[in-house]
Amino acid sequence: MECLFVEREIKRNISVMSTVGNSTNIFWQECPVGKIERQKLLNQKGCVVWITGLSGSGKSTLACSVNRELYSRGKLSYVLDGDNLRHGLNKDLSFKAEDRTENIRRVGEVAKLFADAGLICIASLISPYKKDRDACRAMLSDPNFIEVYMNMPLELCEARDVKGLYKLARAGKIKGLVSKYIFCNFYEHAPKTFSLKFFG
Ligand SMILES: Nc1ncnc2c1ncn2[C@@H]1O[C@H](COP(=O)(O)OS(=O)(=O)O)[C@@H](OP(=O)(O)O)[C@H]1O
Ligand SMILES: Nc1ncnc2c1ncn2[C@@H]1O[C@H](COP(=O)(O)OP(=O)(O)O)[C@@H](O)[C@H]1O
Repeated sequence: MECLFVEREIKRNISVMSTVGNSTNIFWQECPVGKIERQKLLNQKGCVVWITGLSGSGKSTLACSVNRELYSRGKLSYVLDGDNLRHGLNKDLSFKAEDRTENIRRVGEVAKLFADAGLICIASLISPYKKDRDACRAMLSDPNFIEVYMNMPLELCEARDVKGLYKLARAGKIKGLVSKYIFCNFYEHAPKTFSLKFFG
């Protein structure tokens, strides 16, 4: 009896068949407990806070502060930090433009799942390219994607140089950290695009 019920539920939920990417015969599975039910359970709304900015601009610090503050208010959040994700999920990626794009795409997908789970997901990545951040925004509905730009001058980030990365970049030992293209992407779009600008 129980098996019949499960079988019927499965048939009812396998409603949409599609061809996605390189895979065929992919079905979207619906579950009876959805985002609305999870949000009710947690008494909060799932969303993504996306923090972008130069290395050393204070992204991780802000992400952790918001995380702690939300925790103290009884709200469940989770930080997806670029550095940490490159130890696992994204350890196969470099810092060339295509790999950064793939990095952001993957984190966008993960963030979307966290938001769907009902959590406040705080993503903290350099994410220098507007087109990549826009692609993440497009994965969620607009009010659920809050973009925060750490509006810090390069000189200040470089003076901090906690990890010694700017020193390595200036010595030509690492590439892409202080590229002109990255700054153009930030500064061209900074005034009009971001939900919030942070002057740390
Ligand atoms: N070009 C280059 N070479 C070597 N190391 C670098 C480079 N760019 C970034 N980093 C370090 O990687 C951390 C995570 O970067 P992200 O994944 O956020 O970068 S990106 O969004 O893909 O552009 C990043 O973390 P933060 O310093 O916290 O920003 C740096 O520690
Ligand atoms: N608002 C702030 N004022 C002063 N120092 C800060 C501020 N935010 C971060 N820092 C310091 O700047 C350094 C880099 O911060 P971090 O959060 O690691 O930057 P990012 O994640 O962008 O690389 C750290 O030493 C941190 O303590």
